[in-house]
Amino acid sequence: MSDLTALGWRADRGAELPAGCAPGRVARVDRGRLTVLTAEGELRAHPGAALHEGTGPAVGDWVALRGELAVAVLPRRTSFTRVAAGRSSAAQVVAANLDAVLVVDAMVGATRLRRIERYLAAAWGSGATPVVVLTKADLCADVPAAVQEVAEGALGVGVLPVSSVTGAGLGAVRAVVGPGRTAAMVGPSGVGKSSLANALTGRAVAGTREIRDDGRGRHTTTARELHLLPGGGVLVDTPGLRELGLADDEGVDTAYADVAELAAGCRFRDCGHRTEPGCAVATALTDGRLDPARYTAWRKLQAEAHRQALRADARAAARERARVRAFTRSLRDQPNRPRTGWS
Ligand SMILES: Nc1nc2c(ncn2[C@@H]2O[C@H](COP(=O)(O)OP(=O)(O)OP(=O)(O)O)[C@@H](O)[C@H]2O)c(=O)[nH]1
Ligand SMILES: [Zn+2]
Repeated sequence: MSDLTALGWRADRGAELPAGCAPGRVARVDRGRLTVLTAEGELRAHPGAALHEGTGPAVGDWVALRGELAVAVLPRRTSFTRVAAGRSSAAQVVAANLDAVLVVDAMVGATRLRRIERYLAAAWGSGATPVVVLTKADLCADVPAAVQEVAEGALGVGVLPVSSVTGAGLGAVRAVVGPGRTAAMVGPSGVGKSSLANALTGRAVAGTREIRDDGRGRHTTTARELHLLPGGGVLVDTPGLRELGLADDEGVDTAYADVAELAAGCRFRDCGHRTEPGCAVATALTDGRLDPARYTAWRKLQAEAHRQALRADARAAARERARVRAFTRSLRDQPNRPRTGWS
């Protein structure tokens, strides 16, 4: 038995649920099957035909269940998208209905600011509130300095130091993932996401992987990607949130609000911030108000997001051409088509 509220269900969702259906939260999607958490516990559901439209169900989605059939995906409040691997480079929803995105990085190793900024840009684009979590605090000699350094680049975002080894700082993270709330961890491999998940749940939910050998090499699998915390919150950890390309430019200017604001003050709207007269960005770089490395990082992410947007447009145009072709063909192939004068 799991309480729906603990899974993040809110009463106002009731109106979105088709009659005779029960709600379930998607904990895992694999090969056309869904692992769903419901008031009655966990079940394996089949996606109905309607779920094959659009991007399909994602971890964190609420689905309407009729027995073991998922007949609809309820509207997403927020969604974290990334660029899928492979040639199509289509945007893919990795996690849905998040309240917070925990951008996880470790307090050890090389400076991690640029990496954190990329994750923040993606996190702002999701519609959920980003929070930076700096792990391995027990290995850091000067925690306040490390927090301060990151806080300067993470505008408007809380920065929480934690140690999964000593337990220091876990309370503040628990508060972010509080009862009825859902937070996803994003961040590169090795920064301590699995250890954090285990520390927060008080169990070995992550990292303890079942290794299977199906002749095509070894795979590690986890049973689900959505973990219930003892306090009632939901923690999401999906493989798709580990490496990440920006799906769109929505979050870039929020993550770099300082630079975006400067750029808005340039004399020309299409200022390239190089040699243009009246360039506010160039002025800020010259008089030291803007860190050149931060500026360069902003340009790079903007260019990446822009390329991605152009690709998405090209795909949309190709889909539209195919749709029109199929439509004209269907008209032509109809023996008793009405004479409309233009066909
Ligand atoms: N000292 C210390 N070590 C930590 C802490 N958190 C994680 N580690 C260690 O860092 C290593 C990586 O931790 P993981 O939790 O596996 O990292 P991850 O982000 O889940 O990595 P992937 O599973 O590869 O994505 C492990 O050896 C952990 O024991 C911490 O708070 N303090
Ligand atoms: Zn400019």
